[in-house]
Amino acid sequence: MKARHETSSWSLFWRVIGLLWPYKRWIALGLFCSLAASLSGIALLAVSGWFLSSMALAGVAGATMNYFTPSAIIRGLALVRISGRYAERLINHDVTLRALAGLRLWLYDRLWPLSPGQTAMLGHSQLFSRMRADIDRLEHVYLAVFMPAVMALIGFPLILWVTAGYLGAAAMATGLMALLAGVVLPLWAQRRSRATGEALVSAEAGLRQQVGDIILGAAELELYGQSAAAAARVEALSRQQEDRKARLDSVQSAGSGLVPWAAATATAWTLWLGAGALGVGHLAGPDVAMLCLLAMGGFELIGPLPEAMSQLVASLAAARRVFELADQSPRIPAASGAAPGVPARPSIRFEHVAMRYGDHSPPVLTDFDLELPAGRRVALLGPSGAGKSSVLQVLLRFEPIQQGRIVIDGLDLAALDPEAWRSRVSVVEQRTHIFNASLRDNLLIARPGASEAQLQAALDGAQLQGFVAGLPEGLETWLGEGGALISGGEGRRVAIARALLADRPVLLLDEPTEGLDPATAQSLLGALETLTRGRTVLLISHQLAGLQQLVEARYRLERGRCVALS
Ligand SMILES: Nc1ncnc2c1ncn2[C@@H]1O[C@H](COP(=O)(O)OP(=O)(O)OP(=O)(O)O)[C@@H](O)[C@H]1O
Repeated sequence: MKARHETSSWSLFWRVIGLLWPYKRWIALGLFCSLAASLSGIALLAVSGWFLSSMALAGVAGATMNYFTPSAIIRGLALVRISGRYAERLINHDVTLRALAGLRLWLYDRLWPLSPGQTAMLGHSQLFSRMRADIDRLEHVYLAVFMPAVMALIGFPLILWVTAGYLGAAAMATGLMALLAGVVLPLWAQRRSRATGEALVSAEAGLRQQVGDIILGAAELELYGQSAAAAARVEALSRQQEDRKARLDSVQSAGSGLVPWAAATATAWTLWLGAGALGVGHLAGPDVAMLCLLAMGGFELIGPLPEAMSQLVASLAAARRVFELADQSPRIPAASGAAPGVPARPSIRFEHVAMRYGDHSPPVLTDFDLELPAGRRVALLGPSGAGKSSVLQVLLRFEPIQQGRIVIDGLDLAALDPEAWRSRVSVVEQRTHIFNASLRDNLLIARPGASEAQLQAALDGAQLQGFVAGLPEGLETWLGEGGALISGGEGRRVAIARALLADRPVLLLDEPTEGLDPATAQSLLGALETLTRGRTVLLISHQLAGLQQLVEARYRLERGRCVALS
């Protein structure tokens, strides 16, 4: 079980790295600059140590030495270190920002083909949290894990190689301490922090979801006197999060705190071994100083590894959540190959359609037959939960059917491209989304290039002219989040105006007057009459009350079947 978890963590890690592959050239350049900056810094320390002790010894002995070459090397190394660090910051941050933007687009591309039902199962704040916070966390896989690990893997063996050229035992001692600080300690830190890191990421998402939900339902909570209880729940969750973070920090600091100790031990060990080699004339004094500083400086490459390991845990937990979302397969696959064109004025026929939402859910439609001739207006009635909205879902190809077929002018709907089909259909629902934008922008989503005359005609048809005339800024008036600044009836008219603008041959009306008072519902009839004229219309509702004149045929949905009403 443990081994499987390990394997899946590695495959997650490589999958994230794989997503960064398009930026490989920049990553290689960033890596080169980082290595150049770090190695020149370490070399600067070692050469300076060698130079200073050589100068001191030469001074004591009254000898002369060539100090031009070492000081030129020191100046060169300092220059490489400064410019390398600058270039490294610039490149790595640029790559990270580009990669994060690319990852968001990649995830969006995968979410796009999912049906609204699939994404609704997750909830908006979950989706938002995965899109934003989890993707942000993936930056650590590159900056805090991949980079330090590769730098240590390339840079440290180089240091050991140079050390071994002078004194093999010192290279062994330094390597041993690096193994302890760079591998054993990080693995220990990873083991200690895995459960906490994973819990932290999923609890953070849960907290965001709770807060989002509470903000949306603030009015209800206040009404039922539950605001204080909700705030207390959030506070308890935040405190839990703080505890987890503190636990993670203590493991991290235990891991990182031991790196200086390992560096000091490696330096002291090298000094002791070097002193022995000096005693037998195997090494010169300045070489011993250089090797000690080389050992000490080399741990600059080992230092970030314990932190990298604990970052890896949280980052992989975030990656798991992102891939879980990205790997969902659409319930309705896109059309393969060349799909036949969608007829301009289609008729629709449901033939023995059976549908359920999941293998273990009860059937919603069983042997459902319904004929919608082109240009005819039909009502489908039924009590709440009968499956009326599900008929629209399968007709829009947001949900698959398990048996039967839906025929569009002789063509099986399953063979048509879902997007091409949807571009022929308008939907007016009781809960049409009004964007937090101006009235004009809210209308233009139905036809982005609409002319002023087309907009005015749609407003006329939806009987919105009087309302717009009374608005302080006319079409430019802001409608607020979810249409907070307009009434339910006005929102419904905006939906009708959108459908008029889109001017599509098929129209689906989902309880267009539900929730409105009888006078407002009655006043919408004229607009609906204009909208439905000449189109193939399916109206679903609990009851027709007041809408009889809109339709030419009526059916009832009973136990998943369609029954004609006289
Ligand atoms: N996304 C979904 N996943 C699982 N079950 C669902 C889903 N949507 C609807 N259902 C179930 O399918 C059945 C039919 O629901 P549907 O919304 O189609 O009924 P309806 O007649 O439109 O009801 P209402 O008039 O109240 O909107 C219900 O039992 C409902 O719980």
